[in-house]
Amino acid sequence: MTDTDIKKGLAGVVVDYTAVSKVNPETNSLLYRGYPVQELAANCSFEQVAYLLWHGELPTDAELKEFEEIERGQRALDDSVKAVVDLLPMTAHPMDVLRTAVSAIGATDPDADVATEESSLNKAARLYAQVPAIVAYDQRRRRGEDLIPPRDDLGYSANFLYMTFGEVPADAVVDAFNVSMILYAEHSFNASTFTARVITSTLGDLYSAVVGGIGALKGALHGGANEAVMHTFDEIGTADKAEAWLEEALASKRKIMGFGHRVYKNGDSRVPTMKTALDTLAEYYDRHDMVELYDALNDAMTSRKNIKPNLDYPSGPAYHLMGFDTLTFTPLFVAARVVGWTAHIMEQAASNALIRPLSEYNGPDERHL
Ligand SMILES: CC(=O)SCCNC(=O)CCNC(=O)[C@H](O)C(C)(C)COP(=O)(O)OP(=O)(O)OC[C@H]1O[C@@H](n2cnc3c(N)ncnc32)[C@H](O)[C@@H]1OP(=O)(O)O
Ligand SMILES: O=C([O-])CC(=O)C(=O)O
Repeated sequence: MTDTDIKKGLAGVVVDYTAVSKVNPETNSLLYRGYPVQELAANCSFEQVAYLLWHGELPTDAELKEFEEIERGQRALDDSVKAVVDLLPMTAHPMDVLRTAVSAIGATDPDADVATEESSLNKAARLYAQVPAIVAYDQRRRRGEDLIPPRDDLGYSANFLYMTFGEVPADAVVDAFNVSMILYAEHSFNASTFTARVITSTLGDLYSAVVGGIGALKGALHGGANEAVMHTFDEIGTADKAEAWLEEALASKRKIMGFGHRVYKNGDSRVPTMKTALDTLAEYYDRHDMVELYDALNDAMTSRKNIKPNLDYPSGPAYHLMGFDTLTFTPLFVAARVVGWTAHIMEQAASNALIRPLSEYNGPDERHL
């Protein structure tokens, strides 16, 4: 075996089929169950997209109504989960809090190890409904604020923002949030989804697979990049300093967070849609400086390295403008991606093979004591 036979990071390796989504770097497109994500973002609620990813088809009006009722009926933070969150120190990263809270949900579910399709869908729906409550409450407690119970007269996105900030923001903000949830919901065999599939392949339970997914998403090379983008913006300060900042960062061999992608080499299919949402937010909040900084760093990165932004680049500043704390950005990604993870967990379980690749040994030759 030669070095070229070994695909570091499984780069370019196709490991299985999936019918959940198609990422096509050649056409720069992303399809969820066949539908272009841009069309879904322009026309659908996150609830419709969640239904689509789990069931393979968009819901009829009656199916959507029933589906919304399931989410609305479970969106209040469970007392036992709140008690677990309250035990955790404020120094814990919100991703660690969320990971622990999801683990607690699994530990309190008597059916945690039941893997029928119906039971998996119920668990997926429970997580989809509960994660916003955990994320909203964790940000509030860090600010010294009390929990806000959900409102069942609001859709998913409006209620998420209401539970976080105590008021329903303007439609422009709710719409931008909805778009971000749809764009973040699913992306084929990315690292966190693959982690969830590996755990499922051992017949591990759905909650364990989601907890594993959260752990993988936290890293700065994956979901943690949306948080890191905001740290970069804070470090740079204003648009006029972007070019010089980039020169210095590249000279010190730093990775520029929010740029580059394992699959898309000519730009991330989701960025234009999220950038439009960011522009709308900047207009609404009168924060054109944010877009100026975004453009300045993007232009500098294009001319210096020709590396394009990924979805985390516009999402970070968009969540900042909406009022989220920087540490809450990656948990927002979880709220969306839990739908994609669970769709893949169910797909993996339905056609399972233990995931167990090989390695080429390069340690010492056999030796004896
Ligand atoms: C929603 C998401 O999860 S999208 C990903 C979010 N992650 C980030 O934004 C983190 C920053 N980006 C990166 O680290 C990378 O682009 C990754 C991890 C996303 C993809 O990496 P890979 O496919 O493994 O590409 P790799 O890291 O080998 O990059 C190829 C070359 O481009 C360079 N490069 C890639 N991305 C960046 C970047 N963001 N900043 C600086 N250089 C970069 C690499 O240094 C490498 O250069 P070299 O050939 O001179 O060594
Ligand atoms: O596909 C990837 O490798 C990372 C990504 O963009 C995502 O998970 O949304």
